[in-house]
Amino acid sequence: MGLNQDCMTASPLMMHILLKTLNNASQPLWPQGNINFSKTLASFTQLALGLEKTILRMILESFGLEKYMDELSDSTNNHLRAMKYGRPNTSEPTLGIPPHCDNTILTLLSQLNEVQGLEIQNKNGEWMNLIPLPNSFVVMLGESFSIWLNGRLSSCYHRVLMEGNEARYSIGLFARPRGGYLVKVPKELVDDKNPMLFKPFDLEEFLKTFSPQIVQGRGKSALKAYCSV
Ligand SMILES: O=C(O)CCC(=O)C(=O)O
Ligand SMILES: [Fe+2]
Repeated sequence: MGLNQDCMTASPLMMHILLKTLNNASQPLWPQGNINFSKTLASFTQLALGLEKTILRMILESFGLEKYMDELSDSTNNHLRAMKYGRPNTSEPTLGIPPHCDNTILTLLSQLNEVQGLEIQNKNGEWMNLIPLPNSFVVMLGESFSIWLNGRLSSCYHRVLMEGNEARYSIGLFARPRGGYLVKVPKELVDDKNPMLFKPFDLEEFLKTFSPQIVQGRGKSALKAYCSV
């Protein structure tokens, strides 16, 4: 399955409207007013949801597991968040978000302005600055999906590091398994050579047990530590 151009890119006008409104937001963004912003955000969300589904399907197909597509996407909650990282008051680099793996199935990120900051750790432990293409999404595999895949793909360890004194804006679409759904490694990914690495888990139960502070403090793999066999 291929990705077409419409699916891959959010239009420059769309990004411009989102950025302009977020940048000037001195009043509540909705429900009243800002119709243009609300409509643009709704279109942006539809675009991102479509892309997320396409990528989920592509990953499942690459493992011959497309029969799980409906189950997985029907048991996912999507949550859109707009983020502003303030201007650091120092010439030293400042952490905007500490290193973590998202507990999602997939995360789609779109940086709205030119201010870089997203960094990804590679297998050698080096932090790599990510410079996104304009009007495009960064797609990251989350811990819930890495666990569902019995560790076949790794989740993306990342952070936001701010330099310079300009604010950074980004929007994220976070697809998480919904509460009550048991994330369970499919039997096709388990055999003599590949034992099951993780017990089934309910993300909501995990989040009740571990406060965000504890999760942050547990380094790369709080969720994996929670459900590893
Ligand atoms: O703003 C970004 O680019 C990254 C945000 C992020 O990692 C998160 O909210 O989990
Ligand atoms: Fe993240």
